[in-house]
Amino acid sequence: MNNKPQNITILGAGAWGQALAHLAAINQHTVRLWSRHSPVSLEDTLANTDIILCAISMKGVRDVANLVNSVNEKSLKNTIVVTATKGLEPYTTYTPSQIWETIFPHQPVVVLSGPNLSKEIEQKLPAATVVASKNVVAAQQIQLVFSSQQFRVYTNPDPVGVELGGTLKNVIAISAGVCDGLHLGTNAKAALVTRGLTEMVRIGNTLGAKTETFYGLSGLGDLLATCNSPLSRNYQVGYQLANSKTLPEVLSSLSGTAEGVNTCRVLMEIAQKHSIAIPITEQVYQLLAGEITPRQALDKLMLRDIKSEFDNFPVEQIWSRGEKC
Ligand SMILES: NC(=O)c1ccc[n+]([C@@H]2O[C@H](COP(=O)([O-])OP(=O)(O)OC[C@H]3O[C@@H](n4cnc5c(N)ncnc54)[C@H](O)[C@@H]3O)[C@@H](O)[C@H]2O)c1
Ligand SMILES: O=P(O)(O)OC[C@H](O)CO
Repeated sequence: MNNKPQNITILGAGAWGQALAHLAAINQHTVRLWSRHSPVSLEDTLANTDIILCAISMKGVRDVANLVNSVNEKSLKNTIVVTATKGLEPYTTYTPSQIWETIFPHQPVVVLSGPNLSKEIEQKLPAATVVASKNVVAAQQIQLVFSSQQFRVYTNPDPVGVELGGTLKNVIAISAGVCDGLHLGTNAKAALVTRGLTEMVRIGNTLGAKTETFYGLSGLGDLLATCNSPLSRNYQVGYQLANSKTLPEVLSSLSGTAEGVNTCRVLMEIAQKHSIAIPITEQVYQLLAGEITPRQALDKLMLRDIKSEFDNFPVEQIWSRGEKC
C-alpha cells in the first residue's frame, strides 16, 4: 500500500468533483481538476497521474472515458480509476464502473459511493463513504487516500451493490420529496422509504448485487440522507413537482444534476425485461412523464392489491399455518 501523496486527476468540476478535490487535499495529495470547459488539455492534466477519479454526470461518462482512452492509453499502466457517478446508461443499462471496465479492462476500477451530500462536505461536516472493487488492494489504496478526520472510508467487496445503492436511491428520493411536498406525514414517509429499499434490493439482486450491501452505508445510508434532505437535488425534484412546478421548471432551477430522472427511465426498461415489481419507481416514472398528478400517484400506491410484506412469504402460506385468527 502506498502511503505517499498521490497525483489525483478529478474529471468533472461540478459540485461532487470539487467536494472530492477538497477531501483529497486534506491528506496533502496533489489534485488536478478537469472538466470539458477546462483551458488545460486532458492529455496535459493526466500526465503522471496515479489516480483518475470520475465525478462526471452519467450522460458524459462514456464520452469522457473514451477521451481518456484515446489520449493516454499507454501511460495509464498503473493508474487506478475511481468512479463516483451515480447513474445508469440508457439502452446498455451499464453502471458507470461497467463502462470504465469495458474501456479499461486492464486497470483496477474502484467505486466510491455513500451518503455524501456535497454541500455538507463543502461546509467541512463529517461524513462516511464506501469504496468497492474487484481489486481489493486498489480499494484499500483509495480508502487510505481519502480517509481523514472529516471523511471515514469503509471498504466493501461488492462494487455493483455499492454503485447501485447510490444510483437506485435517487428515484426513491424523488418520491420522498413528493411525500414531503404533499405533507403526507412521517408514517407515510417511513413506509415509502422502506418499501423503496425493497425495490432497490429486487433490482440490485437481479443485476448481481448482494442484499446485505443495500443495508449498509451505500444503500440504506444514502437512501436516508437523500430522502431526508432538502439539499438533495433528487428530493427537490419530487418536492417541487408536488408544489405544482413542471419538470422543466424544476430542472432549470436546480444547481446541478438530478440523476434520478434519467435513472428512473432505465429502471423501467430493466424491470420490464426481468419482470420485477417496482411500483414506487413506476409511479415516479409516470409523474415525471406528466401522465399522472402526485395525488394520483399516491392513490395508485395505496390501492394496489394487498399482499405479504416479503416477496417469498405469501399470505396463503401464513393462513395455511392456522395463524389467521
Ligand atoms: N453533488 C453531490 O452531492 C453528489 C454526491 C455524490 C455523488 N454525486 C454524483 O456525482 C455526479 C456528478 O454530480 P455533481 O453534483 O457534481 O453534478 P454537477 O452537475 O454539479 O457537475 C457535473 C459535471 O459533469 C460534467 N458533465 C456533464 N455532462 C457532461 C458531458 N456530456 N460530457 C462531459 N462532461 C459532462 C459537467 O461539466 C460537470 O463538470 C452525479 O452522478 C451525482 O449523482 C453527486
Ligand atoms: O443531490 P443529489 O440528490 O444528487 O444527492 C447527492 C448524493 O447522491 C447524496 O449522497
